[in-house]
Amino acid sequence: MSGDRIEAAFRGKLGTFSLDAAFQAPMRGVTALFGPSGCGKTTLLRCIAGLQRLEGRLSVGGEIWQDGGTFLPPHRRPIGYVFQEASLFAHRSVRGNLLYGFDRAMRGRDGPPAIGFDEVCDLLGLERLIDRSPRHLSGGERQRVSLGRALLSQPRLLLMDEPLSALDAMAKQEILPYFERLHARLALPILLVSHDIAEVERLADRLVLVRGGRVEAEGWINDLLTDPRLPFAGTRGTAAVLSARVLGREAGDGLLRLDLDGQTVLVAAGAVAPGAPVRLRIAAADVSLALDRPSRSTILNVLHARILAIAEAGETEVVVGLGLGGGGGQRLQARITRRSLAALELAAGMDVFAQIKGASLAAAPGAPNLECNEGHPSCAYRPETP
Ligand SMILES: Nc1ncnc2c1ncn2[C@@H]1O[C@H](COP(=O)(O)OP(=O)(O)OP(=O)(O)O)[C@@H](O)[C@H]1O
Repeated sequence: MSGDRIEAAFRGKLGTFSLDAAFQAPMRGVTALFGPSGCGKTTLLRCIAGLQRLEGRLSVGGEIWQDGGTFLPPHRRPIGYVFQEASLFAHRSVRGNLLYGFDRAMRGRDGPPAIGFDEVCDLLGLERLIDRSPRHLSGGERQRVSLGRALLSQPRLLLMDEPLSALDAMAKQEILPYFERLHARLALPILLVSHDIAEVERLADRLVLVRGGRVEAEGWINDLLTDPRLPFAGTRGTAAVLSARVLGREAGDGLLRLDLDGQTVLVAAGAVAPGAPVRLRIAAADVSLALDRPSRSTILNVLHARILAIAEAGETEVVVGLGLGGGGGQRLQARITRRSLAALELAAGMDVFAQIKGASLAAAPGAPNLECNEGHPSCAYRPETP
């Protein structure tokens, strides 16, 4: 059924660049279009916004925005667009900027907005800034206002083109939690263009890997980051991103106890409510393997897993792809030496114990895995159905 997803396919030439790309995305959560500079990510986003007209087809939640006989002009597409640089009206206050999109969207509309002014201010921490001029805001603050303005235009789809790339590292760290909250609280599909894998690990549920104007792979982030056929697995900092749920806090030392596909993981983390979904990041270099469950070790987290694949990673190392439990669970990776591989005679299909030296929460609580279903009390956004 196409009502529950975005289906996009575009083909054409821009100068010497040729694009022939098709992908799908669910109608909620963050789908990242990821790939190197010049691969066509922005062009894809512009085609979706109707700003670039190439041959193709686009349907959003069952509504046709483009096909052989239809091409909705940009102003008829209910989208919010957040660019690299916030383009705010300098002569209006933050409130004026926010209300600009809101008033236009509410004109001729019956009933309450899908997302209200106060909700947006609360979500993005804008109350404090409301009477200020955009001229006196930091880069991160400007980007929050520009995101707020996009949301208040009542979009059915939010497009974000490298929204963090113009910010320095500190401003990025400051703004990321807002993006994560957004992602957790809104039942709104977000297409995020990025070439920063750390950003993708924190924010994306799904990944569309773009290369040379083509879609090389698409799927859930856990599957793609750990797929040995894709370029992530071979890279030095390769990591898996997994969805877990908070069970509670250890009485003695305050470590957070998580459920990860039926196995328990302990991490050091701030306040998170029991039951909350969280996203774990585990770097392949922080995972070692044993044939027996280790005892008398300082490593707290040991997970039962099955070897699914073994990929080359340079002259001395390999990356071992693992499926949690009997192999059917979420994916993990271990970067180990060829010497250890040989010594333990490791091969696909074997059951092993993965010792996790470092696991950290990759995102603010509640951010990951499309857990924010209809009826969830924290779903602030209720888009209309067509
Ligand atoms: N209007 C145009 N005319 C000619 N070439 C174009 C046009 N627009 C884009 N291109 C080319 O198409 C290619 C893809 O550009 P695009 O901006 O989509 O890449 P990108 O993946 O978003 O890159 P970056 O991450 O650097 O922003 C580039 O080689 C670009 O120079």
